[in-house]
Amino acid sequence: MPHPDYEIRRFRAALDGVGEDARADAVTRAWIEAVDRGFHENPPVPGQAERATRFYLEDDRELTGAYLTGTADRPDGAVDPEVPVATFGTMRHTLNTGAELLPTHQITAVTVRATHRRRGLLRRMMTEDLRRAADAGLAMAALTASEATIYGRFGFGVAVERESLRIDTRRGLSMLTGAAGTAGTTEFIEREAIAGISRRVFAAWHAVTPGSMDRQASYPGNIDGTLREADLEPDTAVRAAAHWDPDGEPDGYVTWKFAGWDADPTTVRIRDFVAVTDDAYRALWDLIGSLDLVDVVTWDRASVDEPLRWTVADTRTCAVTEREDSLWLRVLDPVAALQARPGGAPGTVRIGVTDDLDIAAGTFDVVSDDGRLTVHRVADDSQQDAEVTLSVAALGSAYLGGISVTTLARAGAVQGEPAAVQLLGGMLATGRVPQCITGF
Ligand SMILES: CC(=O)SCCNC(=O)CCNC(=O)[C@H](O)C(C)(C)COP(=O)(O)OP(=O)(O)OC[C@H]1O[C@@H](n2cnc3c(N)ncnc32)[C@H](O)[C@@H]1OP(=O)(O)O
Repeated sequence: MPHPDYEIRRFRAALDGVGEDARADAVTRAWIEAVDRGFHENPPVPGQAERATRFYLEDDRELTGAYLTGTADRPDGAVDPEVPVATFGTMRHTLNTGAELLPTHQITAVTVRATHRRRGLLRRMMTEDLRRAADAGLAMAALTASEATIYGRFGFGVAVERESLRIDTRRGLSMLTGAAGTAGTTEFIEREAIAGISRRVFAAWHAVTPGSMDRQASYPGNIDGTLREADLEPDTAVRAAAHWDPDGEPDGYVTWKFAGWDADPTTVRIRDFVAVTDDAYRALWDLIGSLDLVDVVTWDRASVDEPLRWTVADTRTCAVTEREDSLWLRVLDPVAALQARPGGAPGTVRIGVTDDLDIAAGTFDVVSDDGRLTVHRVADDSQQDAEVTLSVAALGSAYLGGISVTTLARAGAVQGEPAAVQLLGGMLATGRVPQCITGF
């Protein structure tokens, strides 16, 4: 059977009407329905599409849909052709590069209906979208992936990893450095106070944490349980505590949910843990370790360099149960992207960047001096005289300093004389492991 034709449409979410009575328009509603199908979610209950639409508008998301054309012979009862067979969403938030907050093109809500998969729809939407983002002057694209095998072919590399921790708190968490000595106040907070505190604390954390992506409008509601998938009722089981510095400014918070008395061992699952200061960090972990009647605490967005392990007297209480890719980066403009990040050791290296989509390819002179990089394009393709050659995906992996150039070279993802590879490695080293606690 020949493949049907598809029409790609791009649009903004929209509401019909104003105020409380406004309804998501039919096109937006159909797009949301397609995303829910793609991720095996229930169809939205009344009010949910409107809520999502308001968030999409706040984030200024662009929605892309692939629609069937020529659908006259649609079987009875088949899904309405106004529901797209593929979806793709984009928005723009900043990435902390370690030196700047870089406006970054985020890709999300990628779905292709099973009856239309492997016909090139993702490739078509992705290729067109990345070219448009580059043409719009964006230096970087980012995503978080459902599977690790999909996005490398489009030039994305894993730039930040995360760990899932299983922390044994049966005997509490005996803190080596002692939370008791930390300055400030720790107290439980009402669920209703979480959103306001989390906005302030996360903004401060984002400003100082390399690898962090700023959060979409719906985030506080996801953390505090207001945005439950099942219905419009808040999840009142979410609990939280915060830490305030000696001046009364909140500088950390943690939110969690008790897994229920049927769970064995009794478990608390952390939803969000954000601490801007080391005092807040240790005080909040001390509180988590003090929760009575709890055997195990889990958290799945820990850094791969999490200080907790070195905060507690018994490092074996913190078991890593999983290590996974967190943030994928796709360099669109190597000059602008590299100049927006810090420089490490001083040096000069000519690099050749290869790119199957021909967006970021070229040969570049990279100079690291006084903590910043200066980059000049010397050719539009990756030329022979480059001292180090790497794919745009490997450049994305090396970008935040989370995966070292020398490690990538050992893996075969970076080529060059060992001395040049070593030099570039030092120039891109940051001395701090990036962390991203934003899913999108
Ligand atoms: C950023 C996010 O939103 S992450 C969420 C991604 N979405 C999902 O996981 C939802 C379920 N999956 C899907 O909807 C689809 O299978 C998708 C979106 C992953 C793929 O869409 P398709 O239209 O089938 O992909 P398309 O036909 O364009 O394939 C493009 C290439 O990717 C490859 N590919 C597609 N899906 C996968 C996969 N799951 N694993 C490995 N390779 C894949 C194809 O083989 C093809 O390779 P090639 O062009 O190098 O030969």
